[in-house]
Amino acid sequence: MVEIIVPILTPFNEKGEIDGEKVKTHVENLLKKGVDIIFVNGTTGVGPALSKDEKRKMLDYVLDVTNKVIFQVGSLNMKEVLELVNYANDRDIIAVASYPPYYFSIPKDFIVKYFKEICSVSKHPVYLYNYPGATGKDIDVNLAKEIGCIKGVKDTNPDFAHTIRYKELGIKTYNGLENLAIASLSILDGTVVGAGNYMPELFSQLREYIKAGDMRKALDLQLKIDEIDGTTIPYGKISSMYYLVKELQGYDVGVPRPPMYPLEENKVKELVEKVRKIWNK
Ligand SMILES: O=C(O)C(=O)C[C@H](O)[C@H](O)CO
Repeated sequence: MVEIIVPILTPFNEKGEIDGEKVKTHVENLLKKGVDIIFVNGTTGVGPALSKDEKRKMLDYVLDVTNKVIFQVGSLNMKEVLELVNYANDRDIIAVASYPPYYFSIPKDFIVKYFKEICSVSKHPVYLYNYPGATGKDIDVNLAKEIGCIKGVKDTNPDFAHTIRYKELGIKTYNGLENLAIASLSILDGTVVGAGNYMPELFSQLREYIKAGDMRKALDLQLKIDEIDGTTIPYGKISSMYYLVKELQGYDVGVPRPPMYPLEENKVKELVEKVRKIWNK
């Protein structure tokens, strides 16, 4: 079956520490609502802003509930990357994943070396997290072929034709954009959606409509998802999710951690009212 993957948000308390119980409650609910795999330390989980220790903690909190986990290990510190890969080697997960070294301008053969080094240490399959918009690097199908050991890819990319081409490698292929969920669930191995943190049931329902061949209903639901997802942008997508989980899923997932700042009360009220209006349509 095509998979719904949620890059889980990271629940912080007021002191900026990860709240493990809130992680577990959130994972339990997501699985109940039809989510298949939890992507740990992704963009929505503010992976690049987590310490090595926090990345490990997030993995263990999620593993307390499920082993349907893809563990993102990317970092600009190679020693840390390999320590995280080794940490995962002793645990039962689906795969490790990594975005490429970002910020710095580096030649392609450095990117090949980076992933080959991860593959040489990992006992689990290694997935590519390709997010050109955030990392400034595009590891397309040709470069993935050159790396040679990539067993799956999450391509957060508005260019769906770019994503489809990874299927030439016969690997698990997902697109990471909410507004392409209908295409990802119809053609790829599944979808990776940050908005699945606060509206997992809409993505499960979308998959059901597609499975039933009811594409009119699927399209209408995709447009509703787009409208809700788009509403969060001016407030900060990631920060918004903490309040929308509470509003739409009914439990507390803590607060965002700066520089993903918490929202002012009036902004939360405004956001929730706007989303509720679309949700109740
Ligand atoms: O948060 C992540 O790691 C994702 O892959 C999700 C996408 O990048 C995010 O939903 C894009 O809006």
